[in-house]
Order: sequence, then C-alpha cells, then structure tokens
Amino acid sequence: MTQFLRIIVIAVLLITVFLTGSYLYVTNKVETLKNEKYFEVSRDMKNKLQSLIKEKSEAILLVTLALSANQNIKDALKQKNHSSLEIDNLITTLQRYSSLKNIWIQFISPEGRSIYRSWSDKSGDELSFARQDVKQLINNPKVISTISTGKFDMTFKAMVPIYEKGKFIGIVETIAKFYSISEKMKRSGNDLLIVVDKSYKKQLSEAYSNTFVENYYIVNPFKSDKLLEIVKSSSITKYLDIPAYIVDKEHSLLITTLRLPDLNAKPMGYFIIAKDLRLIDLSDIQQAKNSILEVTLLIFLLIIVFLYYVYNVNYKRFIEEQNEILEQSVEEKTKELELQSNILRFIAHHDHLTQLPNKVLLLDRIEEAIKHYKSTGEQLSIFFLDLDSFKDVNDTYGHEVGDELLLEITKRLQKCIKNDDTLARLGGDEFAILHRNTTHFSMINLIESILIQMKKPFNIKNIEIYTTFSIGVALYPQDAKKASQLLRNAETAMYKAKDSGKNTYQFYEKKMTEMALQKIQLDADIRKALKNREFVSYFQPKIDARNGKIVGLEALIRWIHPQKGLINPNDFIPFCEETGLILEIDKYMLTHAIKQILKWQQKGLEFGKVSVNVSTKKIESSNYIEELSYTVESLQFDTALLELEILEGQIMKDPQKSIDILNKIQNLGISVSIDDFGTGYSSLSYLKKLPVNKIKIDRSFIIDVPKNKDDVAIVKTIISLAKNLGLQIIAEGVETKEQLDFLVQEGCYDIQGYYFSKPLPVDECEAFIISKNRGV
Ligand SMILES: Nc1nc2c(ncn2[C@@H]2O[C@H](COP(=O)(O)O[C@H]3[C@@H](O)[C@H](n4cnc5c(=O)[nH]c(N)nc54)O[C@@H]3COP(=O)(O)O)[C@@H](O)[C@H]2O)c(=O)[nH]1
Repeated sequence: MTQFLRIIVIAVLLITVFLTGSYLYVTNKVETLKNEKYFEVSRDMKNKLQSLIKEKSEAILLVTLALSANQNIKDALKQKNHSSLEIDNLITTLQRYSSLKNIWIQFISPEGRSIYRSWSDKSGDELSFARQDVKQLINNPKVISTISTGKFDMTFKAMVPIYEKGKFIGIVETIAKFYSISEKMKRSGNDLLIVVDKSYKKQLSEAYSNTFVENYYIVNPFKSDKLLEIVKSSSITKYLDIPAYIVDKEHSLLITTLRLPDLNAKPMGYFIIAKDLRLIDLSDIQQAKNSILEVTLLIFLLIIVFLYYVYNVNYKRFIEEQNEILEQSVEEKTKELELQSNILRFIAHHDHLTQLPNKVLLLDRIEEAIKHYKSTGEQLSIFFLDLDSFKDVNDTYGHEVGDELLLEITKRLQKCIKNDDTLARLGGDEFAILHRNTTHFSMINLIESILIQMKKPFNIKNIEIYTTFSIGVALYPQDAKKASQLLRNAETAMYKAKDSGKNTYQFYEKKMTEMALQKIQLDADIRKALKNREFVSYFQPKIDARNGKIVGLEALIRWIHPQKGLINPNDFIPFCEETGLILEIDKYMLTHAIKQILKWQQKGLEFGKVSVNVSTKKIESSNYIEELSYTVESLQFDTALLELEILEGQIMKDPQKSIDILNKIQNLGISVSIDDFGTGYSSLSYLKKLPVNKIKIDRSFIIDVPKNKDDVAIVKTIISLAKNLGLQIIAEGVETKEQLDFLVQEGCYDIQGYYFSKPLPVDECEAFIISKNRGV
C-alpha cells in the first residue's frame, strides 16, 4: 500500500510541476511574442510617420525645385517685383498637379527681404534677422528641406536658392501644412501628438493653439484628445525618448516616440505616436499559444500515459507482492488449520488417556488391511483384549491407579506388536490389536507374548498389581467380511475366553483354537524332542542305474516320538520353517548325519557323497558359513563327501544373494545340489551363473513319465540343460522300471527313488550299502 501511495504522490507532484511549468512557459512565451509584436508595431508606427514625413518633404522640395527653375519667378526675383507673375494660377496649378493641397510660397531677395508671400500681402520685410534659415541660406546658398515650427503651426519647408548665370538672385520657399500627416496617421490607426519644447523658440510660449503640457507646446491641430489627456495625467517626460514603446494597458494603447529634429538636427520636440492595442493583430500569437498548448497537452498526455504505464507496472508488482503475502498468509493459515485439523482428527481418532488409536481409527485400519488383503492375499486377524479384574483395581485403589495401570499395560502391549500392527484402546479395560500379515505362528506368538507380558506384576504408586487378559481372536477372511463384524466376532471370542476361565484366549472358530493349541503343543514338543534327541537320520541311497552301485546317500530327518512313534518330516518341517525352529533342526541333522557317515567310513563302507537338506532360512542366517565350517572341521569330515540340497524356489527368491552364499559353501569344498528342480522357475540367465554342481529333477515330473508327453518333454529339457551347463543330473521319486528306462535312455543315470530303496533307518541302510558294496 505504501508503494501504491508513493506512486500516486509522485504522479500528482509531476503533474503539478508540469502544469505550473507549462503555465509559466506559455505565459512567458506569449509575453515575449507580444513584446516582439509591440516592438514590431511600434517600429512600423515610427516608420510610417517617417515615411510620410519624408514623402511630404520630398514632394515639397520637388515643387520648390520646380519653382526655382521657373523663368518668370527668376525674373520676378531679379526685378524684386512679383506683379508680373500670375501667382494665384501658379498655386492652383501646384495644388492641382501635386499631392499638396495646402501650400504656400514665398520669394526672398538675396538680401533676405520678402518679395512675395502667398499667405499675406505683406512684403519687403527683413527676414534674415528673424529667421535663422534665411540667414543661413544667404550665407551658404544651398537647398534646405526641413520641418519648422512657429507659434501658429508646424510646417514642412523647402528653400531653394535661385541662380541666374551663376549669380545668386534669390530664394524660393515653399511651405506645407502638417495636417495631412496627422490625418494619414489617423487613418492608419495611429494617434499623433506633436510636442515641441517651449524653450526651443521663444515665440512658442505664446502659441496660437494655447495647448501646453508642462514645458511642451502641443503643436498638431488634429490631435487625439484621449492621448493628450493620457499624457497630461502623468508626467510628459515618461512619453518622450521612449526607447521602444510603452504599453498602457489601462487605456489599451501602444505608445512610442519619434524625435523631431530642426534644421540643424537639434532636437526640437517629439512625435508621440499611439495605437489602440485592439487594432494590433495578435492572431499569430494566439496561434502560437494554441500550438504551444497543443504540444503541452500532448506532452501532458504522454506523461499521463507514462505514469499510467509506470503505475501499471508498479501496480502489477504491488499486486504480485500482495499475492505473495496473501499466498504466504493462506499457506500459514492452511498449515495452522491443518495442524488444528490434525489435532482434531487425532482427538477424534485417539483415546485421550493412552493416546492409542480408538475404535473409529481401528475400524479404518481394519478396512484398509482388508483392501490390502484383496490385492496381496495378506491375511489379518483381530485380537480383542479385556482385562480380567480391572473393576476390582478401580474399586480398591481408585481411578487414578486404574488409569496408571492402563498406561503401563499399554506400554507392555506395545512391546508385543509388530510395526505394522495397530494397538487400540476401545474404552474402559478393552484393547484391540489389528495384526497384519497373519500366520498361525505369528498369532500364537502374539498371544504368548501378551500372556507372558501380563504374567509380571505392575507396580503402580508402590502397589503391586496382578492382572490378566481374556483374548478373543477373529481372522479375515475366514470369520467375517466386514471390519465391524470382524471386531464383534473377536469380542464374542473374548467372552468365550472369559467363560473358559479368563487369562486365556479363544478363536472365533473353535477349530482354530484347537489348531492354535496344537501348534503351541507342537512347538513345545519339537523343542523337547531336540533336547531329548528324538530326531534321527534316515538315509535314502542314490544309485547309478548303469551298474547298480551306490553313488550317494540323502540324509532325511525322522522324528521318533515317544508316544506317537515315527513322524514324517512333512508333519513338522513346514511348522519348523514357519517358527524358525528349522535353524536348530538343520544344525542338529547335519551333525547327526555326519557322525553316522563317519561311523560307516570307519567300517570301510563306500557310498559316495552324503547329501543333507538345508532350508533357506538356515543358509541366510548370519553365521551359517562359520557354523558349517566349524561343524565339518570339528568332526574332521572330508567336505568332498558332503553335498547340500537347497530348494530351487528358495535359491531363486534372491539369486544374487544365493550366488554369494553358494560360492562360500563351494569354497569350503562342499558340493551344492538344486533340489526339486523344475518347480522354482529358475531364471536361465541366473542358472548359468549359479555356483552349483548338480540338479535334482523334481518327483512331480517323474511320476507320469514316460506316459505324459509334457513331463517327458520337461524331463528331457532339464537333462539336456544340465548337460549343456556341465552340471550333474539326478532324478528323484523313481518308482517304476518304465521311469528308470526312460531316464537312462535320456542320459540321466543317477537315480533316487523307491524303485531302488525307500529312505532307510541306519541299520537297514548299512545292510543295503554292504550288499551293494558286495555287488549284490
Ligand atoms: N530342512 C530339512 N528338510 C528335510 C530334512 N529331511 C527331510 N526334509 C524334507 O522333508 C520333506 C519330506 O521328506 P521325506 O518325507 O523324507 O521324503 C523324502 C523321500 O522319502 C521322498 N521320496 C524319495 N523317493 C521317493 C519315491 O520314489 N516315491 C515317493 N513317494 N517319495 C519318495 O522324497 C523326499 C526327499 O525329498 P528331497 O529332499 O526333495 O530330495 C522333503 O522335502 C525333504 O526335503 C532335513 O533334515 N532338513
């Protein structure tokens, strides 16, 4: 806004300065032009008067010269008698043929006596005493043309000396009135006032007109009374010797002066010339003024346009700045609102005591997890937790202790959940957990973890409090399709847990509870079995079909359960892989198998390499290579006789990582075989890079050969692939002669399968080896 005001103030100042400057300039310019005009007009006034005077002087001189050449006049002068002259006719002729209407003539003798004067009968009077000009001409006879003034009038005068045969015989003098000059000046719009200094001629003091202004005699008969009055009203000297002109605005007059010299150029008086200002044509000045005003207006408009442009540019900038400020302010406000809205949203979605998500947020998260399931198949489960004796805590110790207890319980529950799980407080003593990426084991793990956490007493304000949870679990998608229903079902399951004695859990589906119980039992049993060394190795021979010799043995785990008897690996290996117990199993089995092999070696039996199954979890465990190396070294086992079977699917989960580990295994001198080949979608580009020695064709491709053409094609391809890659090849699950013949025909000679032998317990396997060593 300051910027905006500044521009406005600058604009107003500029316009004011410009207009003032323009006004002063125009006024000054007009004044100058007027002065020039007045100077010009005043000069014209003077020129006009001068030219009229000159014109008349010349006319009179011409007439006088003409008269001086007239023989009759000469004769009259010689005779000093004019009677023979027809003077009247002469004057009439002169008036008729010249422009001079009032003209008088006089003849003067060489001695200075008047012989004849046309305006009077008087003659013979001595003039040379009274008249300076006559005296002057007698002494120096030459033409005189001058203006003269006397007490009656002011006149033009021309005097010409007349000679006859070189002798000066007299003077012809011609006199004309000044009237016509005044009239002509009047006609051209100029008032004329002829003033003569009184002191110039004594006789002027008695001037006939009797019109005086100060020391000056007003000569002209047709004077302008107005001008006379103006001159009279102030000092006359003001109007004499005006250098150029005077503008009398009061009387609207332009006044100038012209000196009136006498015969000897001595100042005699002045012509005061005046012109009505209104008669002076100032249209050219007005035109010039208009032009200046037009230019000024144009410049003014340009300034306005410029200011408008500057204003616009600045205004745009100003608007942009304001916009920026506005945007910033909106941004800040938006952030504030977002913050407030976040706070409100948080309040609306969280429990005020524990700050945990409330039921609303939990349901949102469940909906979200359901959507996720639909795109990924990742299961979820809801755990509904209700404290078993919270009412007693509140009643006994008060709500403050109850609240503290809830906060401590929250902390412990947070330790049990995964990062992507949601722990919520539904109100009172009810909590819920959204457990994502659910597996049977993860659910059991979570339940056990909660139960363990709740076993420890809580110390609230030095009061030791024991409390437990009744937990209900519902699974998506098995138990409900909608979030709210899922939560309700988990709650129902929780009440079942309450009914069954509290401090326990129930699944919404009864069989799930049983399964959970079984898994918990299985977990406990496997741990116990490892401790009690209930796991044993069975060995399945691998036979070279061409000669029936044993080329190797595969160690396969068996569980000799004290109550249930022999348990096959399919009933516990997947569970062990899920729980991580496989790490212990694989370690146990490697040692167990090697120890047995060492025993057979000591007995001198020959059976080729021994292969042991290894899960990916195992080979990916951080210290696997160290553990493997330690096991073979500590048992002093020749690594050249050991082969590890690793599932193709597990290798291909992260081929690059597998390459690193397999390289390390091979560096220990241990062979690697890809187990169940054909099921793991091996990438051919990776296959050629994999540090493996052997591939084992999966049983699923062997079952229907040679009948199933597809399987035949697959098996043929795998065999040729192995050969091309320089890998050994073995087929497993061979049960029939047809299968065997087909494989041998295709060049796969190493065979594992019931056709030759099932996996055998140690003593049976020993007997089998012995018989084969004997070539039976
Ligand atoms: N990580 C570990 N996994 C192990 C270990 N011991 C076994 N296992 C894996 O358990 C799965 C089941 O094994 P098992 O029941 O022993 O079955 C093996 C053979 O009995 C069976 N086989 C062999 N020949 C035939 C046949 O002709 N017909 C037929 N129906 N079954 C036959 O194949 C199993 C051997 O498979 P593989 O290991 O892929 O060569 C099994 O996946 C084992 O890998 C262990 O110690 N650790």
